[in-house]
Amino acid sequence: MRYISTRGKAPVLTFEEAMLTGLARDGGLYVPETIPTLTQGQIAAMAGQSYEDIAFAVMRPFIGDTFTDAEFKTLITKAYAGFGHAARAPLVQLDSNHFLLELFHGPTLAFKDFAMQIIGQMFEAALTRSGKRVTIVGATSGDTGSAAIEAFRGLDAVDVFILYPHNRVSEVQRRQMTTPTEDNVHAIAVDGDFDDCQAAVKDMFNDFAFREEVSLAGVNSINWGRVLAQVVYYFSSAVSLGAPGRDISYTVPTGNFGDIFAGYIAKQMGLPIKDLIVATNRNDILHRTLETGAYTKEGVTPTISPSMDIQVSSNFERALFYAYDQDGGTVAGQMEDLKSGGFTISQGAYQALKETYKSGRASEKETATAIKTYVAKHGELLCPHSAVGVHVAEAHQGSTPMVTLATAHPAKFPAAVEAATNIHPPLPPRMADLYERSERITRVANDLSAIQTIIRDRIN
Ligand SMILES: Cc1ncc(COP(=O)(O)O)c(C=O)c1O
Ligand SMILES: N[C@@H](CCOP(=O)(O)O)C(=O)O
Repeated sequence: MRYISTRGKAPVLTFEEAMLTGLARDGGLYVPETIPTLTQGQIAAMAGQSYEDIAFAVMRPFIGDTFTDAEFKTLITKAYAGFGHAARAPLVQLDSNHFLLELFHGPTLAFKDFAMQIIGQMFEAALTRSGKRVTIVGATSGDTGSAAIEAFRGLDAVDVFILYPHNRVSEVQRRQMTTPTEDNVHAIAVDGDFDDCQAAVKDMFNDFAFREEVSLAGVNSINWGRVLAQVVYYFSSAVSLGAPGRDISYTVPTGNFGDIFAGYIAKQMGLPIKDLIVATNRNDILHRTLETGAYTKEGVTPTISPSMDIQVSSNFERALFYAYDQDGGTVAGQMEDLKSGGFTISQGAYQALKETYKSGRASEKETATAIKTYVAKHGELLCPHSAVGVHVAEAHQGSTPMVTLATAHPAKFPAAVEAATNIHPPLPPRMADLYERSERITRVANDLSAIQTIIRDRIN
């Protein structure tokens, strides 16, 4: 299995190289040269299997000879052992045809744990074997950062720096990042928004001298391994609802487009997914793009679903790459235009995107109403991101079973949940003292060289 860049000009890599490399050297994102498919029989055989067994069956074709089967199975077992639910990703029935896929039973209570826990295992195994050290720099609107810090804290071969937008993540998210005591993890509050943090990370990858100097690696969904691990729960949920014997649709609260893109990969692998629905909050660039064919940046507006407060949606580049029939030159051109505000997708590619993705948006009021309604009607207390999802899903429901991804635990966003319902969602007992733990916060201007200086100082 070889990995190619969405911009067509970077070296072709193995899975291990792509995983440890992060951003491609031409600024693009790595994707597999071909997407492996599973037969109907292989998919049917997943019914009743453990999450770990399904993870092995889905991910194995992508990893080449990076790990032996036995090694990979061990890494998967370790990755999901700390999850607080035996099913790992349980499905809850909301009404006759609408299901909620609870992805918040991992150690940091968000869907990011599904990928970050296995990435942590794979990095550790690969770096132990090679004896190398890396510096991971990541951008977060709250959940990637806490999941990365949890997955990598205390590892000898890795330093982790997480850039988050100052005052634009929830207090629980911030504390999850600033309270771990291990000195290989560093949370850095940037005076800017998530897009500024993500741009800084990509600029560091494009600064080749810095990239070599610190052995830069990435665990945002830039990293193919992140997307890959998220493909698994599409399979586990679909087979438990009768796939491959029937179609399933998914609504996915979306920001950086990694989670929904994982659904696209599942579909390409042979899973019978009918609709893939992008659900956005009022930072609705993806919804507008799918409605108009023009990707036009506006400022980021803070919302009660802060992890989706994103305008430059990293993995949309991967979606474009497939919509343009893997024409890296055209993708590179569109990404260049994005620097000056936006781009218009050609008719053919736009049609391809419209055939693949549907979309919808929830206002702040609609989000709060969904939180209130779903606890009253269905007994399910939703986080604001998942509430965006169910609101949008309702508008797209038909005869095909609909699964909405519940991407975070409500206790990560207590203020928004309490304002909507008067219910205070408690943290699980193992985190009950989160508010008493002392924080380590470094604050920095939105300035690339200032951020690079902090990283250099801390690793030397
Ligand atoms: C809770 C939550 N929901 C949804 C999203 C959006 O996911 P993606 O960025 O993969 O589109 C995020 C951030 O990634 C998140 O943290
Ligand atoms: N919402 C994310 C933003 C980063 O997304 P990623 O999937 O590219 O890591 C977050 O919570 O940090």
